[in-house]
Amino acid sequence: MAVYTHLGAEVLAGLVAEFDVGELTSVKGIAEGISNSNWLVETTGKDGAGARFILTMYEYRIEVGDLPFFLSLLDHLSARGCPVPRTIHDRQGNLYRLLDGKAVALIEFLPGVSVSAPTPGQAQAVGRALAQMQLAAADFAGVRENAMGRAEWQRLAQECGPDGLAEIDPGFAELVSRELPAVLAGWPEGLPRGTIHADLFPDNVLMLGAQVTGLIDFYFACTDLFAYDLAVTHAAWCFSNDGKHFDPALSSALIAGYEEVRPLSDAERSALPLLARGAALRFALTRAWDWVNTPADALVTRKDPVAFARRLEFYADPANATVFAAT
Ligand SMILES: Nc1ncnc2c1ncn2[C@@H]1O[C@H](COP(=O)(O)OP(=O)(O)OP(=O)(O)O)[C@@H](O)[C@H]1O
Ligand SMILES: N[C@@H](CCO)C(=O)O
Repeated sequence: MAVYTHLGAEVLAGLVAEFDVGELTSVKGIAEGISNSNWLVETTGKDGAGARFILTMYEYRIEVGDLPFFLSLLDHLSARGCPVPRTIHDRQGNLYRLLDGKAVALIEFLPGVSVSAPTPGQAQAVGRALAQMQLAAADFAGVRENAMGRAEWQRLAQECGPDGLAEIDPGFAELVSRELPAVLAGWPEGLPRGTIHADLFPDNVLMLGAQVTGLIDFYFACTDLFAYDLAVTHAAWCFSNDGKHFDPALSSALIAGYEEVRPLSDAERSALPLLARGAALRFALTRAWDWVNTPADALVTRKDPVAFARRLEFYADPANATVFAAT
């Protein structure tokens, strides 16, 4: 359940009045998501025809100083035709406001649903949308270091400690102690970089059939390798949830969709097996940290770290590097 803060009707109506979006007509808390509180807000709309928005209150993990990067990136991408929600600016032009000391933003509502069992056609559309987003951000002026990058993986692994990892799964500590130094040592230099989403999981994509109608949740977006973004998306889309089964048809479709828009260089393609190991490590470690540091009965549902340890094992097997080979 992701509504951590109760906002009374009067407070919400007062907040909505700060934006030129008509009057508040209804509000519903949104259960999905773990980092922020989200509400579906309906108003009369500027023209009286009704309008829908997502109201987000930033609760965890997001630095207010990063909000101008995230929220102006939404505006930039939306203005370039990407299916990305634009930020509704308040009457003074602000991208976000403070409410009881917490930052809140109003964002355009986009139609569509998140798929849980993607088809190859959907994976292909996601590959295309990812590459389109990366290219559309080429003239975005914002720069943000990847706060969930390699230095953070080391810190997370240290904080969980071998015992914490072994408690999650007996082989986990050994896997991390083998893979983390190998991935760090082999990390490629000089590949093309720019603004990336860095967290394009199925729950961050809205779809209607095989059409991508929304790319959302840009709160890990940063400046990093384009091919790493594809590797993250590959790890997120091409396996069963528990990481036990790899789906080659989803993999080929995702990469083909991406390359329809932005062909990979030879250097990027050769780096993908290692970047995918990095992507799997990133999510195995952030999930492990959450697992160790979140009480089992907390409001937030912990995500399974082992599902990404399994993906890491898959990518670490040299025989599987062929999934990234040119066809
Ligand atoms: N612009 C939007 N249009 C329509 N629905 C949206 C939009 N933004 C968010 N949602 C809905 O709100 C839910 C939660 O949003 P979001 O994923 O941004 O939350 P979160 O707490 O940051 O999530 P998490 O940290 O788990 O990835 C989404 O699953 C989606 O159903
Ligand atoms: N998409 C991530 C959560 C945000 O980092 C996961 O599934 O672990």
